[in-house]
Amino acid sequence: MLNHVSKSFGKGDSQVTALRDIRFSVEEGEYVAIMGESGAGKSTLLNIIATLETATGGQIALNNQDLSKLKEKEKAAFRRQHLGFVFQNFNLLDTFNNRDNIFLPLVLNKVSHKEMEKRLEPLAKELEIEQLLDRYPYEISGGQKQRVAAARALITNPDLLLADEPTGALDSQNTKRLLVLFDRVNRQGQTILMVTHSSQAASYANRTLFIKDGIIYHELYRGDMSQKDYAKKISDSMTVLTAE
Ligand SMILES: Nc1ncnc2c1ncn2[C@@H]1O[C@H](COP(=O)(O)OP(=O)(O)OP(=O)(O)O)[C@@H](O)[C@H]1O
Repeated sequence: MLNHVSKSFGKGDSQVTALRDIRFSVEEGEYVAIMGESGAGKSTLLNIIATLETATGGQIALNNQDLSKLKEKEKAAFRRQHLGFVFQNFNLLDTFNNRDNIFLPLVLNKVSHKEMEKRLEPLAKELEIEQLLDRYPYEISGGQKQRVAAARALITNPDLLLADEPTGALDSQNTKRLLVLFDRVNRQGQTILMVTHSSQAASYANRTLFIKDGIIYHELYRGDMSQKDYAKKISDSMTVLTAE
């Protein structure tokens, strides 16, 4: 839940206001996409929810916990325990094999090795990465890397999966595959908030928020629209948004 959230960078004449008076809630089990032109404030918004940046004003709460009140150390623990991240550039560590990359958040949460293996098995099957676990990130393709990154994000059973342009570096086939995967985990109850430039990606979500100049300018629910119609509506809204 975000209430009147604002964010400025810098001071005086060089001050940039990235977000102003942002208000919205994501319900448990929802899949929400955030769209907007470059510089609109999408990544800033995601980073604030991720506790990686601090808002200049307003309140942000996850599960009724006020994130702005957390100290630095508590923020790191909060991220590990409640959030999963998928980034455009995968952010896998080349010095660890894929299995250990996926286990990393659990190691930090001091989960037993047996429990890690138990959680990995169904996830690796679902993501079709079973054959890749002993390889290193530099030995696999971009699409495979993103599926490993998704496993790393999901293995902690996060309350919220945050994805920043997760398909930005993928070809159309791997994009589709990742979106189908996100759709499936959402149907299984995973809450997702995804920043994207792609109407096709956003059309998988239940709701799309459009950001312009740091404010939520428009919102579209999918309802019972077909995915194709919804993608068209999102793309039309983006055209209007960029023209105004
Ligand atoms: N650390 C920072 N210091 C100063 N200004 C910043 C900083 N981070 C972002 N901004 C500014 O805040 C505004 C919003 O940036 P943000 O990265 O959130 O946009 P975005 O919508 O994610 O863009 P893109 O789609 O290009 O990634 C921009 O004007 C940007 O220049």
